[in-house]
Amino acid sequence: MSSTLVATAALLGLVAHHGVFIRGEYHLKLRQVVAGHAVLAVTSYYLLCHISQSFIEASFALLIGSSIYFTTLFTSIAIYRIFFHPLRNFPGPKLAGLSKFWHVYHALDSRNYRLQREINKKYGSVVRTGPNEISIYHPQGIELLDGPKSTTTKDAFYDILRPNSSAIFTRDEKEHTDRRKTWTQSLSQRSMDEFRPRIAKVSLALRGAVDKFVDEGKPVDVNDLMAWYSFDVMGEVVFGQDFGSIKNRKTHPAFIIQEHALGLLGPILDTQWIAQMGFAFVPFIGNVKRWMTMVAFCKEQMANRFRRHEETKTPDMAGWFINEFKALNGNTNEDYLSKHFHGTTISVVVASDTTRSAFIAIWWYLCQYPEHMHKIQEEIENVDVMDANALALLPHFNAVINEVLRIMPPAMTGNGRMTGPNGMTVDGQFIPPGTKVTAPKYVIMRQESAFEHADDFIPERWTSRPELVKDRRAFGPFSFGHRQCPGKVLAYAELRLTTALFLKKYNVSFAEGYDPDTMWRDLKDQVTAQPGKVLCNFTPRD
Ligand code: HEM
Repeated sequence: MSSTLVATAALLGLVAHHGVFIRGEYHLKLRQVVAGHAVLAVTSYYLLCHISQSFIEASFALLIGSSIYFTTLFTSIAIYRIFFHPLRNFPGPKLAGLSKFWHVYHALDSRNYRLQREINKKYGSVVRTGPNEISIYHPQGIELLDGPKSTTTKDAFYDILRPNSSAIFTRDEKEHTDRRKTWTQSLSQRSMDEFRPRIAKVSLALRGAVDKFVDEGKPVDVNDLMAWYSFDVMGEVVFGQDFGSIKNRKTHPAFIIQEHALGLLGPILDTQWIAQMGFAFVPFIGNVKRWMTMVAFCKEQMANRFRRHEETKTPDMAGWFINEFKALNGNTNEDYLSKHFHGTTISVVVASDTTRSAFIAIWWYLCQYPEHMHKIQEEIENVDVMDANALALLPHFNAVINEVLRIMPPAMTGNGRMTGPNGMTVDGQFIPPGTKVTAPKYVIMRQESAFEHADDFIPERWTSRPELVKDRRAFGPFSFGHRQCPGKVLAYAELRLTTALFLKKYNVSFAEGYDPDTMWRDLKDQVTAQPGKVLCNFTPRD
């Protein structure tokens, strides 16, 4: 019996690898995979009971058989990945090619941006960072993945909202193109004309909150301040609703939950199946639970907005999606509602965090290099800061914002893609079809081959010193092409208006005793950048 058992178990292990797991994706079928193995175990045990002398012998045989099955399965996978995989000849950490656990382990501290940079320095511009994953650190990388000529599709990460989805989280390119129209309209120039005065109202309220800190003689925790702002702007623009963070001078509980929920993704941003394991099997613990709570909060907001749709007069983004939904006569089933509307809300709520991270970095750089603050103050001296067009034309101001977005992009890594049927060539190297590819923005935007003194903050590279930009294609904080951030105009409007409004009235400096390294030391990469604490003093200008 023993040799038959060993041979059968080993054969099953090989069949599972070569017949099943090597083909396609399984991150959304984890329950089925576990159930399939459970059925296999029960059936085997039943058969073993028939041919064994006792239950103990059958149980022992099952244990041995399972061990052989899993050992064969994993050995077969390992041998394939090391010796036969189409990516086997790419440079990269050997263990990364063997298992994605290598990456997860090294990104446990949510510093994937730092890890990616080290990998780039050690292995070059096209590196194998996972069994079926190539990371591209070439200046052309972001454009290759998302630019007009790209034939890539989105990778497994975009299944994160399943069973919910949205126009932007769908991996179906046609659906993405069709459904992105509503997004573009909801953030169009006309919509922006509606939103701007309302954003200004939030910005003014924020400055009022800072006035109070100044009156009380207290330093300002910029991370909290910008959390209030970005969440309230998101409420205003998306749901036409005041979430009251600024009014209450208190971070909204949903924002805090969101921060923790995103913390879940720091180490596993590029390893979707681990997140899906959490959702499938332990939705009640820690950050997995918080993720579920965040999703529930977003759904609730959308449902509330849906109920008050008829009496809502002020336009907001949700209104566009509800109108789209209502125009779908006959196609308004639960599944559709969930797919396109709940997922949409979640995307926007998360998107609001990007602006927050950009703001925190802007304040940090203005404190660190006050000469740029003074230069901006000179530029805005005779400008109406409520005039968005005028602000958009100020050269040094916009150069500072762009330099911040380059050196600390709010979307630092992630945004993975799959190569199309013809693969892709980068830096003379062919990447085969069906390969996961990433182009980490943090690393690409710090390439010396694209930006001279890439690690230095030099806003003049965007104005009077263009020779410091050697390859403009590397600047893609909002990505490119049909996947470019549709919130770009809104984000710039917020960044310009609020920064200008504050610098008109205040000088900003680091609070006494604050260690400026804190922001960088504690910076985390969790879908969006999460900078460490920044404490500032706002001092009224003479
Ligand atoms: C400084 C602020 C921001 C930065 C740097 C930024 C950056 C990005 C990047 C890099 C992407 C591509 C992500 C991917 O491929 O998965 C993206 C997509 C997106 N962003 Fe932003 N974003 C910002 C603000 C916003 C805001 C304020 C909104 C909305 C209110 C927004 C809405 C979106 C949406 C809907 C997408 C998905 C586009 C698509 O897949 O078609 N973003 N953003």
